[in-house]
Amino acid sequence: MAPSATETATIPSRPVVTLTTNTGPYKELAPIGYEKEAELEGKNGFHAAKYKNYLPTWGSERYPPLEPFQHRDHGLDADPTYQELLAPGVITNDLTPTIGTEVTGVQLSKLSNAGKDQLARFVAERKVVAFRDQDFADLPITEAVEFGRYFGRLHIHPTSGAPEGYPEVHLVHRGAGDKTAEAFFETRTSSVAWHSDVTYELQPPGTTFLYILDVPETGGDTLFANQVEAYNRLSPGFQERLHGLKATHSGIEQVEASKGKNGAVRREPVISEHPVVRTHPVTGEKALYVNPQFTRSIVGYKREESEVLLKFLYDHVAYGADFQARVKWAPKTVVVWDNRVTSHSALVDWKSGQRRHLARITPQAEAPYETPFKA
Ligand SMILES: O=C(O)CCC(=O)C(=O)O
Ligand SMILES: [Fe+2]
Repeated sequence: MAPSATETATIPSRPVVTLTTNTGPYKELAPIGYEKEAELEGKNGFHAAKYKNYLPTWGSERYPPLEPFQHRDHGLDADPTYQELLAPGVITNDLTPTIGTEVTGVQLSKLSNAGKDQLARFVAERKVVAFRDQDFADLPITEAVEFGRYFGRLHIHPTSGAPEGYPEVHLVHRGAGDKTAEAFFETRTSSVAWHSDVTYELQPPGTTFLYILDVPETGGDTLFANQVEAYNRLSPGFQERLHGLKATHSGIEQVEASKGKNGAVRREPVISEHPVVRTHPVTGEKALYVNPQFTRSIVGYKREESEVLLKFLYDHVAYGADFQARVKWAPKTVVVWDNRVTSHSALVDWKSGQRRHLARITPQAEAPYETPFKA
């Protein structure tokens, strides 16, 4: 599994600020916490977190099972000409034909509700959108959380770190000087770990927000794959074979990995069954909905049948560089993706020891469903 503090099943779930160098000031940070960061600023090239309010904590709160809720996607109410989101002066730059757009000139935090509806729809169409020059990270965390809540009930992650008092914010943090990637690459060839987020939930996320707090000078990009295009590339016969199939998605391994590291377990893990192909409620597009992090088996198939089919689908997405986009982070970037129709992977490719720190706000959406098959 990837060595990053993402939500993959076996990632370290304790603060990676427990730095592993044996000399220098980094060691002093482990495992006391973050209060020494300011003191160490500038020593041995150490840079304290730019957004200390977003450093990860692992409280001991426990939450009951998630209850089903009604989700009506705001993209359904959107003006399809994007009068507010893409007002005159806003610049868009498509990263690839089918997935990914970079946008400058609109301030997400200032959008009216109508603008937010347009955002939901635009992201569903473009699959992932990088908004530059945003003030999101500088807002009080409460305001960022309230912004996200418009799009759906906010997911509280079962295991990941969160800013103190904001369990709805999922943090990705690789501390300055962190060396755990070196150990990872002793036994693994690549950090790529394709997944859609928390697909084991009965109602997994839809419009999802990830924003950068500290970023290495080069590296630590995020890969995205268009799962609609991945579906469309399949032959009608194969698409028809997938129609009606369901797969199990498990949150158990993620929780077990967290327990193994003395990490947080906020909620008992669940296993859900979802259609292998899901329909997007706004665009009507069909997307492949399996991923190697959380999908376990095809319901009703024998083990070998299930494994061979899932391996084909995972490889198909992973090899599909012609329906993938790579997002480069820059300070003040907010990336928004539609988790129903994309998968993504963090990349751990930088060797500079620079901190990488991001926050995710994760509105849940409808339970996945599939509409009738049409050749
Ligand atoms: O760190 C990244 O680039 C992505 C992490 C991730 O998978 C997530 O936040 O859902
Ligand atoms: Fe993720």
